[in-house]
Amino acid sequence: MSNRAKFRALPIDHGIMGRIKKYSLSTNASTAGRTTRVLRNRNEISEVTQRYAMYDVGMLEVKTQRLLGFGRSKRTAKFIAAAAREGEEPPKHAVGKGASKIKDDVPEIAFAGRSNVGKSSLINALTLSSVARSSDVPGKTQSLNFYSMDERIRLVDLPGYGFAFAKQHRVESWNELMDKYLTSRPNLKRVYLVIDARHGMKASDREMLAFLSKYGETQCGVILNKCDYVNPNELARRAYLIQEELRYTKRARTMVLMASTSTGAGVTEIAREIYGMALDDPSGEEYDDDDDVESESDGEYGEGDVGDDDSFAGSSSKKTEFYGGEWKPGQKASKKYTPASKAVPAAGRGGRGGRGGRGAQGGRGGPSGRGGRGRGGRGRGDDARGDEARGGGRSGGRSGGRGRGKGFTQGTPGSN
Ligand SMILES: Nc1nc2c(ncn2[C@@H]2O[C@H](COP(=O)(O)OP(=O)(O)OP(=O)(O)O)[C@@H](O)[C@H]2O)c(=O)[nH]1
Ligand SMILES: [Mg+2]
Repeated sequence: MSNRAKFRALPIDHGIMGRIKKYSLSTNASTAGRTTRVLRNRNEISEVTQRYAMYDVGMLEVKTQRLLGFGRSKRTAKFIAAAAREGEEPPKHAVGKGASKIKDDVPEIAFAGRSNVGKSSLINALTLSSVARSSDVPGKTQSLNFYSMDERIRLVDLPGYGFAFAKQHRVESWNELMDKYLTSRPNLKRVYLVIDARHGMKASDREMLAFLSKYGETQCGVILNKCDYVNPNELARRAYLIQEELRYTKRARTMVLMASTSTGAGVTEIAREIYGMALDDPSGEEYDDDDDVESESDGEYGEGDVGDDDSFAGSSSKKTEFYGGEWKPGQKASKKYTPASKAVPAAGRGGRGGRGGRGAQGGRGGPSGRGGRGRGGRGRGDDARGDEARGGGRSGGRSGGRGRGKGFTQGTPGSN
């Protein structure tokens, strides 16, 4: 039986399918566009639905709406720090004006995942702003970028792994910092692993999950993004597969969240979960659920401070080379890591395949998701086809305590 046939033989989980329908997760871009036009014609369009047709403000609690800045002239999200090496994270980063306002007990929520899966776009959707820079060129985010919501919660955008157009020394430096951050940041409350719904979990994602469950001290969750590209049945099966894997992963939440930052579907569900972890309003303001905080006409997207991750960017600049910038834990020894001699080697696991089907909604076909290949066992992948082929080797390498040689294997963007 082919991998595709095996995938199609998976059961459809009713709970998952219920959520796909409830939040219109598989709505594709053209259907979302039609919805926007209908809302506009009916004069029911708002600033939010203009950008995210399927975003459901009504699902948010009043205090979350306030936290987001509804009813204010400006969105709340603010870029506060870009850390590319140790010591640059807040609050140490914050010197000078306003530094005293930066506290280190503010809960932080980090977004990790392969390059180009939509981590920065998700932060923009969650904050209803344009604070994070996103791009269709992999490797846009090149530092740990901290976005603060009134210093009651911070969202942290991490550089992607898998492949990146970035300089090697920068990739090394951010990988090292990311390892440290993910394992020893006291106020890190949750890490979300963002995965492209077309491709599902890849070897490098499994590796990251294994790393987080072994060395991390915080809960992690999985978000399937770009659901607008995938038809409901395929999405349900993909979420089911991941859910079953998460059952056996320490510190992982089993429920797989799903979203599309293109249509806004599912974002409100994630926002509810995340902003439920925010500190209380220091003004101690009581919220009246009848308050009309939905009048949002005065706010404008793009007003927020923009992260300066562009300062290293230039993914298109001549000087920037392509590196298979995969995330490699513990490039430099950290006291949090198990020494190689004590670690137990584990067999690596390969990726899972799957080809995208036709979109069920709006009659549009979903683009093909490429099947992943994996290889168990230890050692480095021996070709330059990027992450999938190297997955098994890297899993083994990690658990065995960085048994691999130094240096980055180059990959090609096409291998994603
Ligand atoms: N159709 C669709 N496109 C999306 C979605 N989310 C993100 N994108 C697009 O995917 C591309 C990558 O998005 P980013 O947010 O920059 O991805 P990233 O994970 O931050 O990438 P790195 O910074 O390289 O790690 C952009 O062109 C986005 O517009 C989605 O839900 N649906
Ligand atoms: Mg990014």
